[in-house]
Amino acid sequence: MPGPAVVELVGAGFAYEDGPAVLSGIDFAVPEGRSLAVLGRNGSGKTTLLRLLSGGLRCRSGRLRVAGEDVAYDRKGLTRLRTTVQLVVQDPDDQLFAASVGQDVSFGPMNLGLPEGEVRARVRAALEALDITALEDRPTHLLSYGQRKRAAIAGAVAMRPRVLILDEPTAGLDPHGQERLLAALDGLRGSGTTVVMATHDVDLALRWADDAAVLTPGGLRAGPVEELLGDAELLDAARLRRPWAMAVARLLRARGLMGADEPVPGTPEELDAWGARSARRG
Ligand SMILES: Nc1ncnc2c1ncn2[C@@H]1O[C@H](COP(=O)(O)OP(=O)(O)OP(=O)(O)O)[C@@H](O)[C@H]1O
Repeated sequence: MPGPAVVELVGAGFAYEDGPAVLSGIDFAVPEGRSLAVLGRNGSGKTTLLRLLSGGLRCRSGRLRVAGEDVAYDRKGLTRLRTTVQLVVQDPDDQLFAASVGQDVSFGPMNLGLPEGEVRARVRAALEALDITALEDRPTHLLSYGQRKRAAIAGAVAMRPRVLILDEPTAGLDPHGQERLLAALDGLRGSGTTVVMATHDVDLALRWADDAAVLTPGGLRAGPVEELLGDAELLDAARLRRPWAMAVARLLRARGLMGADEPVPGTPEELDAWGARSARRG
């Protein structure tokens, strides 16, 4: 069962300048300790939603709440929000600006006025979490794209947020880079961080997330990832395709080869394990 919401939009609406409404009447709660995939086609409002959740954009209507309290968009309120929620934007070059990785990752904690020893400890832990300790002294402009992505995430992790929000973190990564990043995110989740990821990759969402939030032209629906990604009507409305694993499971179930209550294998390894189990059952 999902826990209480750490951060929550209540009846939230937003439009850019004089443009049309991008989001309206959105109720969206991020439960503590879960992994959540925000899904929607290009232009559906994923980035806008993440910016509203992290306070970078302000709701035109409705409210943003953190731990049950309305967020005040003044200096104190925004500082409190930043220590609870951290957003990593899609393009790492919009986030990295210091000369070296270590300097960049230390920027946030230093800005909080933390003692030097605490800043150093946080930087070390964040670099370890993202498996980039060896890059600490490397100039940021000499990093590969995948390394820049992980350095940008380390900067957010060093703020020790309760909720880490990532906009398309796997975009542009090769399969190995993607696996390394997902392993790092699993580690953060294991240590209690709530992780929210925007993606249009339904296969990734199914294997990685506990919960999903799907943006459709009519609004947003949130719930357990298997339930939402198994809902053909919702996927059609969102113009998303069914995950491959769901399609395979549906076929196997229709042929009586997989029980209705067996979890859908989300990775090749899980499929192999299911195959071995069902072979043993005969
Ligand atoms: N700064 C901006 N000014 C005006 N309109 C914007 C701005 N940023 C986004 N939009 C518009 O808001 C809508 C939602 O955009 P948003 O970036 O939130 O979608 P998205 O789901 O993240 O898209 P993608 O998957 O392509 O990254 C789009 O119609 C987009 O053109």
